Amino acid sequence: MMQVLSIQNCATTKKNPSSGKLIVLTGPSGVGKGTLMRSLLQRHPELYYSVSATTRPPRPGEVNGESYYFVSRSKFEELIAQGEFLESAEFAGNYYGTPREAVLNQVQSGKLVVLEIELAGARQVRASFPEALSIFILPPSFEELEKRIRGRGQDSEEAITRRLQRAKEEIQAADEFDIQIVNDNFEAALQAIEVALFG
Ligand SMILES: Nc1nc2c(ncn2[C@@H]2O[C@H](COP(=O)(O)OP(=O)(O)O)[C@@H](O)[C@H]2O)c(=O)[nH]1
Ligand SMILES: Nc1ncnc2c1ncn2[C@@H]1O[C@H](COP(=O)(O)OP(=O)(O)O)[C@@H](O)[C@H]1O
Repeated sequence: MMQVLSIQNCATTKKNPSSGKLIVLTGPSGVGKGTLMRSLLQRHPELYYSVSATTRPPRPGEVNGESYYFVSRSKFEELIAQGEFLESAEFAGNYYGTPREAVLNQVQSGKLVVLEIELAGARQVRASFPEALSIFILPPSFEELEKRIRGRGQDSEEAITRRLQRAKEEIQAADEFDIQIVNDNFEAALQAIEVALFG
C-alpha cells in the first residue's frame, strides 16, 4: 500500500492520494454511488467510510449505524447547533450530515476517509478542505438515471420526482470537481475510482 501523507503536512495543491486523505464522492441520486462505495469497501477494507446522520426514514434492510444514523429532525437540529457536523445539507426534504469528530480522528490517524454525499455538502467540504480529492459520478444519460432510480424501487413517486429535479441541477456542477467518472459499465467506473485513489 502506498504511503500517504496527512493533510496537515501537505501544502501542495496537487490532488493525488499523497496530498490528502479525504475523498469526496458525489453525483446525482441513483447514479450508483452507494453501489460503487460498497464494492470499493469490499475490495479495500482499509478505507474508512463515514456513516452519515439523516432524518430520512430507513429503507427496508437499512440498519441504524451501518447505512446511516437515523435521527429525528429535532435531534438533527440539536447536532447542527452543537457543531457536530463537518457539513450538512437538506436533500429531497430530509437532512443529511457528516459527523465531524469521527472523520477528523480517522484522517489524523492516517486513514483514507471516503464521504459519499450530495452536491451542497460536497461544496462545503471543498471549501473547508481544499486538499480533499473530489470525484463526481455521472450517469451515461438522464434517461438511464431515471431508469436506475425507478429500478431500485425504493422511493415514492414524489421522492423520485424530487430526486430527478435535483439531479438536473447537480449534473451541471460536475466540472467543479477534480475528477468526473461516468458510471456506464460498473466495473470500469469502479476501476476509475481505484485509479483516482491509489494510482
Ligand atoms: N451533504 C450530505 N449528503 C449526504 C450525506 N449522506 C448521504 N448524502 C447524500 O444524500 C443523498 C440522498 O441519499 P439517500 O436518501 O440515501 O438516497 P440515494 O443516494 O438516492 O440512495 C445522496 O446524494 C447521498 O449521497 C451527508 O452526510 N451529507
Ligand atoms: N453501472 C451500472 N449499470 C446499471 N445499473 C447500475 C450501475 N451502477 C448502479 N446501478 C444500479 O442503479 C441503482 C441506483 O444505484 P445506487 O447505488 O442506489 O445509487 P445512489 O447511491 O447514487 O443513489 C441500483 O439499483 C444499482 O444497482
